[in-house]
Amino acid sequence: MAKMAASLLESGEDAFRKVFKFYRRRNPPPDYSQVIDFSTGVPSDKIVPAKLDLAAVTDAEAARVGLQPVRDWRAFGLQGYPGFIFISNPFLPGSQPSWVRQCLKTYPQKPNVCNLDMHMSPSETQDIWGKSVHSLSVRSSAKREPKTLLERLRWVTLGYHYNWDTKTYSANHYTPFPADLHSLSLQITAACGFPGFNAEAGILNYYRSDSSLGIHVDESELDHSRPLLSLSFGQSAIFLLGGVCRQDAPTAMFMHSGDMMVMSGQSRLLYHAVPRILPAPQGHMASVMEGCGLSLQDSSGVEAVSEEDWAVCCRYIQSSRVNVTVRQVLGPGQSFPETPSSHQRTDAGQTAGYHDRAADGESEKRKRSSSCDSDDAQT
Ligand SMILES: O=C(O)CCC(=O)C(=O)O
Ligand SMILES: [Fe+2]
Repeated sequence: MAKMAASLLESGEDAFRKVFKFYRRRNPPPDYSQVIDFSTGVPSDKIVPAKLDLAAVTDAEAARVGLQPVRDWRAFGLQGYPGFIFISNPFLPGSQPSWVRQCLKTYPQKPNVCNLDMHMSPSETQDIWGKSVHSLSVRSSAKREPKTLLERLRWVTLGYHYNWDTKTYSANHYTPFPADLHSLSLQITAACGFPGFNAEAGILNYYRSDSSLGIHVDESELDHSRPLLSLSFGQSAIFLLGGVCRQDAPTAMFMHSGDMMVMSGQSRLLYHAVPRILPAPQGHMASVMEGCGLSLQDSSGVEAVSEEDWAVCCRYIQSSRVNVTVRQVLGPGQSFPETPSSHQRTDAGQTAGYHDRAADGESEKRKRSSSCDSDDAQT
């Protein structure tokens, strides 16, 4: 067995999995010295500046969704990954809390779908926030108490609801995409050179400190010429960006609260994964926390968060991370192909999404297509 593993590695096979396991290791903890940190620029040899379209978004449009003027964004590319853009926290001071509140209080609400719906009735999952806040706020850390619904939340889907069983979206399982997140996505992607991005599907992943996200490619969307947008809040993560094959060793980077990624062009269909969640650096969390009680500028269109709500959000994100990916599913004029009705089931499914699919990062390939994936199990 060990011999087989050694020869697999020698032949360069599944280099991604090897790196995934390296960063997931608990004891001893991994060495993070090779992890790119865009917030500090170290190590910097692979980081290149990314060109943004400064005229695509006015300062007022940016402020309306809680973003700094585009000229102030710190946007980067990575050598060897054309189309990949990393934006280091472009939010206005005080605006992240509003997006965190949306992710914890608003987006889990019906008609959106979440992992808890897979084994609970609609009335039980009706008000996840309302049913959790009391226990969350009086909880003493010493006592072991049953987890609240909010703590058991693993994923929420928006718009065209991703079907974890068939790994498809379908016309008949759609609910309106949240207008505020649509507008935020439109401004970010426009600044990155993709005007007219139509946010049609969203997946929110809720990570605890020991969570991970397996190696996968996002290819269920029908139009791959449109970018995929990813936003992170709360604790930090190690994000691994690989190649079109599992044999390509990935690049590791930190994602901190407020950071964004755009995967487009040649980087749209690359393997990626999150092997580890780790505490946010001191200063980063302090800047999110500034939101407590900070009154936003008048020009900001994001709704202020009440102190009561923010206390709950703070408690949650002190040990958790929320990631939001936004996708355009259909190209202009495109529609879903006819599929057998058995493939359009939306009421059942595996409840974990693609979280913790396998402790060693086994691949979650949502739909086969790449020419070099013969060893990938379709899970
Ligand atoms: O949590 C992340 O940073 C990645 C999420 C992701 O890859 C996905 O939802 O497809
Ligand atoms: Fe993904």
